[in-house]
Amino acid sequence: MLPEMLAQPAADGAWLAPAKLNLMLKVVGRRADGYHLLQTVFQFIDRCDRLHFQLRADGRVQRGRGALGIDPAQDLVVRAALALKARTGCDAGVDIDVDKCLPMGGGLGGGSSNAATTLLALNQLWGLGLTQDQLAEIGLGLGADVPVFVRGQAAWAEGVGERLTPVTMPEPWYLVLTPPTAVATAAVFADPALTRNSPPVKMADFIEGDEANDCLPVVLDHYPSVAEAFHWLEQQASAQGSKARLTGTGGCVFAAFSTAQEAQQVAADAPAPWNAFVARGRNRSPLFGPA
Ligand SMILES: C[C@@](CO)(OP(=O)(O)O)[C@H](O)COP(=O)(O)OP(=O)(O)OC[C@H]1O[C@@H](n2ccc(N)nc2=O)[C@H](O)[C@@H]1O
Ligand SMILES: Nc1ncnc2c1ncn2[C@@H]1O[C@H](COP(=O)(O)OP(=O)(O)O)[C@@H](O)[C@H]1O
Repeated sequence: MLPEMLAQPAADGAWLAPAKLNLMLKVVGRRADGYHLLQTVFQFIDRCDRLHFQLRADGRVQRGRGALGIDPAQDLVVRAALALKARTGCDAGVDIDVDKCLPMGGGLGGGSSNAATTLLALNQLWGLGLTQDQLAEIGLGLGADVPVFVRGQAAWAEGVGERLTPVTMPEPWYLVLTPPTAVATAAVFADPALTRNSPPVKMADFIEGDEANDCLPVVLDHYPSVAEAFHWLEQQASAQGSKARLTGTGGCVFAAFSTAQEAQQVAADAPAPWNAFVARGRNRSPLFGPA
């Protein structure tokens, strides 16, 4: 068991909420409540939303700046803060501003990451003294991807993403392409064509090159703009010995490169409707300070 790491604000006082990539994703079964059992590998990238917390004396939780189109009451940062208050009976308050950089509904886990950063930051700022295990459990109630962001270590994940084994992997440069379409996670998991019985694999199979994402065929079928971006990247990446992959249920697609320059070259050629960015893979979440 690795020792617990401490989340910390950046030099300018902002608390980072990084994105994740699913480097592979198998759907290996379904729970009685309809949720799907997965096997996946999570790695962070150094592309982040930035959160600001200002304590209030009146016990209220309010969101100021935030993601366009997200009602403050529904924002995962507010829900995370309220979940902490409900769990601990704490009567402290906070104003939260979210400077959004990560695309939403792209499979980069920004909402889950915002929730995890809020749990970790307020645990310290409100002096609650909860353990990482307790925060991960509260986080799981907000979203399946929250626990990995709470723990801050790249991981092999099973269950719905809550059974986590930390892993150390190469940290390549990723080119991430965001097609102009949000993918509805629920619709992908509800699709009759989704393969739900992949034979379970081991981390060793992933290391040996099994990087498949079972959601890919369904997403390519229903989202033409994701298909176009994926096929374009497939061509560009294969010319450099890399492969295109889908993160989570998409619609972001990505490819790994050994240098920033290679990734940036492909990004520079990306057609206009797609937002392309280059970020470094990280086994330790940038929220926990420099590697
Ligand atoms: C697939 C993954 C892989 O990292 O990532 P994303 O592509 O969303 O980032 C996650 O497991 C996404 O988890 P989470 O973020 O909690 O999913 P939600 O958007 O809350 O899920 C929406 C709906 O999808 C279905 N769902 C989700 C996860 C899962 N393991 N099985 C499911 O069947 C459920 O119907 C759920 O109500
Ligand atoms: N602070 C937030 N940031 C992003 N999304 C949020 C936030 N609060 C609530 N959401 C909701 O969570 C959904 C999933 O967002 P996100 O985690 O960014 O994408 P994904 O699950 O595809 O990786 C969004 O479509 C949005 O409705």
